[in-house]
Amino acid sequence: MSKKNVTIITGFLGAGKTTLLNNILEQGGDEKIAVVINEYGEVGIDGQLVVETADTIVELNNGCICCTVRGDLVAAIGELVSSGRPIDRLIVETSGLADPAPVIQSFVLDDVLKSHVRLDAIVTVVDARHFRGQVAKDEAREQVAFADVLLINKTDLEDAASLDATEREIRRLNPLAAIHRIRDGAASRAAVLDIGAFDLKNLLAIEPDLLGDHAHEHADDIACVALTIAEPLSPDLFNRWFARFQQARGRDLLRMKGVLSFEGENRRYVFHGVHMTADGRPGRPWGAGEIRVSQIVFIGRHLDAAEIGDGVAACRSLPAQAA
Ligand SMILES: Nc1nc2c(ncn2[C@@H]2O[C@H](COP(=O)(O)OP(=O)(O)OP(=O)(O)O)[C@@H](O)[C@H]2O)c(=O)[nH]1
Repeated sequence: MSKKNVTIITGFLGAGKTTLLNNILEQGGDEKIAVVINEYGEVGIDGQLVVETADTIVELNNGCICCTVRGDLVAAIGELVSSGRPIDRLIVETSGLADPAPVIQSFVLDDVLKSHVRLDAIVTVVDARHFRGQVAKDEAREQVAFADVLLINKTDLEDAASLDATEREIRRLNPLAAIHRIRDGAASRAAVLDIGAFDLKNLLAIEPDLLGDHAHEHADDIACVALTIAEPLSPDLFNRWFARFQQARGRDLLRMKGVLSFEGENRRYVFHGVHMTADGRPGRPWGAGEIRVSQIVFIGRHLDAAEIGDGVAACRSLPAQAA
């Protein structure tokens, strides 16, 4: 049985991993691609945002694949490849806070994974706007250091001098990887798939301890607040609350994302934010009989779960307000 190629997409919170993944899936033609998505918060948002061309989507939430759900990653891939399902390749999207080393380690050390899949490349998405502010974080540096391919995304948000400075910074951390500048995750398949770039020898030169015992500690000042709200939200109330909240807390907010059920709206509303940048747009329609709930995740420092919970709860479109 031939081994399936696995591509790991990593990159810091909000860099554009899911946007890249969707681009690759849309260029996929008839290929059967299985996707494993890991998110930090216990509410999975990305699974709803991945285009429907993925053959199989496995979501690993409630922890990071580099530590708490690492066993789940091995089990999920083992199950995918032994299920008899026709799968041509696998793509793993890590959480934005993942340390790539333990994830790579699973592919190198686990017997089942080793016999069924071949790690093709680590593709790291870099946020052109925020990377130089993120580089103090161990995870952001390691994601760049371990990359075989580095994609500087969001090039529309920065000028040439700033992009050059970011490129110099990532080149310092990783002298070998191919670097491409992209916008909206639009990398060609040839730049990221089947490049046979994964080279354990190079990685061992960067991190000799790669195959050693790894217990990854996430910076403990970063926390996640995940909310699920059953009642529809008022778009006006939510937008006003969110603008105030972001204004007040933007510096501490690393990432927000949500799939919202707005009053009177037949489509999901998808919103994203990284620090002070945010955008939102209508997404897929709700299916007939589908339970409409809003799910929102906030990741940042010093987050007050009660403040956020109360703030969002006050945006519910309750019957008295809906009139
Ligand atoms: N301006 C601009 N925005 C972008 C670009 N690429 C992605 N975005 C936006 O950035 C936000 C985050 O993109 P995602 O693809 O969800 O990022 P991610 O890395 O998967 O996020 P996490 O999984 O939460 O870490 C979304 O609002 C995207 O629409 C780009 O090239 N330019």
